[in-house]
Amino acid sequence: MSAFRLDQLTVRHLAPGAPVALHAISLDVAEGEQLAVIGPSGAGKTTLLSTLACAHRPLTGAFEVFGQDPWTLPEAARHALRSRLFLAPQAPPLPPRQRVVTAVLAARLPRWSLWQALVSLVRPLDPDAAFDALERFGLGDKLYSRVDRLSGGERQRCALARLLLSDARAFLVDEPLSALDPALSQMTLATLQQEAAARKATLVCSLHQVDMALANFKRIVALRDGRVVFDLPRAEVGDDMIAALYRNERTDAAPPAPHESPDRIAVGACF
Ligand SMILES: Nc1ncnc2c1ncn2[C@@H]1O[C@H](COP(=O)(O)OP(=O)(O)OP(=O)(O)O)[C@@H](O)[C@H]1O
Repeated sequence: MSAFRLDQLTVRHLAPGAPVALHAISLDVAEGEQLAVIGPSGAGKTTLLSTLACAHRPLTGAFEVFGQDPWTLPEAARHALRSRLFLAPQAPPLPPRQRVVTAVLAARLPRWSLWQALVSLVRPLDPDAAFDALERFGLGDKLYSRVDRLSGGERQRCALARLLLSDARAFLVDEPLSALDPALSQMTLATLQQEAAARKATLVCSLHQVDMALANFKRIVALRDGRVVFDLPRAEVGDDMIAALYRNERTDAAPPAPHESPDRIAVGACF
């Protein structure tokens, strides 16, 4: 079965006057498949990931997540479907004054009763699980740090540690390496890919580092101006195609600003 099926999907942001961000996108992503989404700034990578996470209602086209159209489901059923998806935004909305252990354990909230959730705010219910998840991203020593004392890259990995504690069947990860050095980038990507493979979860990962995408993913989807430019096995992606994809992009530009996420994502980044 497909994890995601998009047929001629068009998406526009809600802001007044916002242009169409995705134009007639067609994609079929199998359960357990891992793919990278690349493309210049503004290409639509973040919009695609949040659309897959059911955060944007498409304007036109057909969309299925695990065989169901989320936008024809009743709210409760759509919520249940979202609980199978984990969206890790570029700038994770972690509560700044919270301790890392509590922020990571928030991934368990859907499984806990209200009472357990409240208790865990004061006395974390499963600190060992949080430690193990953080350790896989090289952050075990930050277990009891405050979130606002973490560096940008540490915050990013802290948010990814949440993913390990979630029950998600699909990981939608937006530029997870943007604040990491090369060694940490490799470790972080390897951890994400190992976890996805171990639980046969789908991994869709947007990356600005084209070399990392080509070195680590078998399937590459390239976006530009909200359209799929190519969707190919990596062996078929040539240097000329990459050059054309990024042609006219300013190479001296500052790195893209992290996105504000829609409110309902910002609450937990994990439905
Ligand atoms: N909240 C928003 N409201 C209105 N328009 C938006 C919003 N977010 C993104 N856009 C627009 O949608 C288009 C696609 O943006 P998107 O953020 O998906 O691109 P991206 O490929 O992720 O870019 P980057 O690599 O810079 O993160 C752009 O034209 C952008 O200006």
